[in-house]
Amino acid sequence: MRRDYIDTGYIPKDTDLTCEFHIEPSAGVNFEEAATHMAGESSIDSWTEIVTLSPELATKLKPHVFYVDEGSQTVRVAYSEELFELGSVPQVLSAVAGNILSMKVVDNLRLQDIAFPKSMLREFKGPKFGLPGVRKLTGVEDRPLIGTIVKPKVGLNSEKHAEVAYNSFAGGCDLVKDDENLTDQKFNSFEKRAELTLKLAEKAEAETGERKMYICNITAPTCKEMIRRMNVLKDLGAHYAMIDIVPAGWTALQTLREEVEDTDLVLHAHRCMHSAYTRNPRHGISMLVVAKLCRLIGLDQLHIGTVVGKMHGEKHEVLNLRDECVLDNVPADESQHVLAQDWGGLRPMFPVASGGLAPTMIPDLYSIFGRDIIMQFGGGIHAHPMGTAAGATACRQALEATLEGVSLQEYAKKHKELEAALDKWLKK
Ligand SMILES: O=C(O)[C@H](O)COP(=O)(O)O
Ligand SMILES: [Mg+2]
Repeated sequence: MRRDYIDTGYIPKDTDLTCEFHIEPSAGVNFEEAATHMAGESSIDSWTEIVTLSPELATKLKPHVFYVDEGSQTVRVAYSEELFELGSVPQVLSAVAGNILSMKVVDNLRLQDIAFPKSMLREFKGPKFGLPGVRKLTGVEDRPLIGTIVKPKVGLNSEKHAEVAYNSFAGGCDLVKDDENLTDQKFNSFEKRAELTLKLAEKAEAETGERKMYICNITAPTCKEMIRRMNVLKDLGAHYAMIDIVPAGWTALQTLREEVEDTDLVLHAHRCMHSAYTRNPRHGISMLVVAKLCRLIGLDQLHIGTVVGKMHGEKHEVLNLRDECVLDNVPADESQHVLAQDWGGLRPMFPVASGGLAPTMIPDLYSIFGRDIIMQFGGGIHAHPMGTAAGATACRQALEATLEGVSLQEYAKKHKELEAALDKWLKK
């Protein structure tokens, strides 16, 4: 072995950035050799001994593989903060989730977690609003928020889109958002949709006496255009913008977060496409890392999974994501590949459960997530037999029943929208 990066006696410094990796060496490569190559490639080294790397420089900047467990195929590496541009998520990922994922010395390699040092946290503002800010803005302090996604995903014109949003608000939704693949299509332009839908959100506020938030998707080909769309929303009096975080990319997210200082828009993070690198449990980057980067950058609400809906994600994984969104101090959990993280006062994000949910699942969702969750229903509202408004009402009724500790069946006796929802979705 060329360089001595395996250093199990090393105690990570407070200033180090620490990562946990799952490593499966390829045939003929031993575990420590694979870990050494991985640690070197993610920091200072190359495939062969380089004369430009002096022993002094190597000693100063070398990575420390301070935990090695071949049985569980786990290593932890401490990297000196000097290796990083601490305010740049793209640079950090180019190092600890960059070339190493393509190396032949490993068959599989997965970045399980990153623990950010204080010096890195100091470079970021975190969410401007986050969970407390959204509670204040919506005026809903004591229950989960109910949201919907206008369906069909794409295809409605702007007038019809605004009407579906209005019916959702009128029926009881607090939030209505665009779907991830609706941006600025010919049949439903960004400008027209934003203007008409925000107008009807205002009408629904006046009629219901509740705050109603429209979350318009600003995902666009360039940062310049996304900023322009944020400003359009601001001028129209919107409170929110939505961004498809993985397709748009980390630089875009950092750029948009800077714009929030001027536009004051709550950023809703849709995680579509994350599974391209998070789903394989043996390779890629964990969703935990994605969630942590979102909080660091300062997105306000993030899709984390549902446990009971249509997207993959075991309960323990989803709850780890929830904890990383909301806790000030996340304790280490070795069995879950979670490193300790003190968030240094960065605001919590509001976690969002979305994908394949029906009103009948609200008691389960509440028992899994508690109060601090945004529950979003697409098909679960727009497929209600009595229509969109009734679908939203059924969700609010199911939530009322749950909060009152009454069974949905009992509550449905006096609430016809819930009764119709139970008939449609409750497995008999
Ligand atoms: O963007 C989302 O989260 C999905 O569109 C949810 O839609 P669904 O409730 O119909 O699955
Ligand atoms: Mg969607």
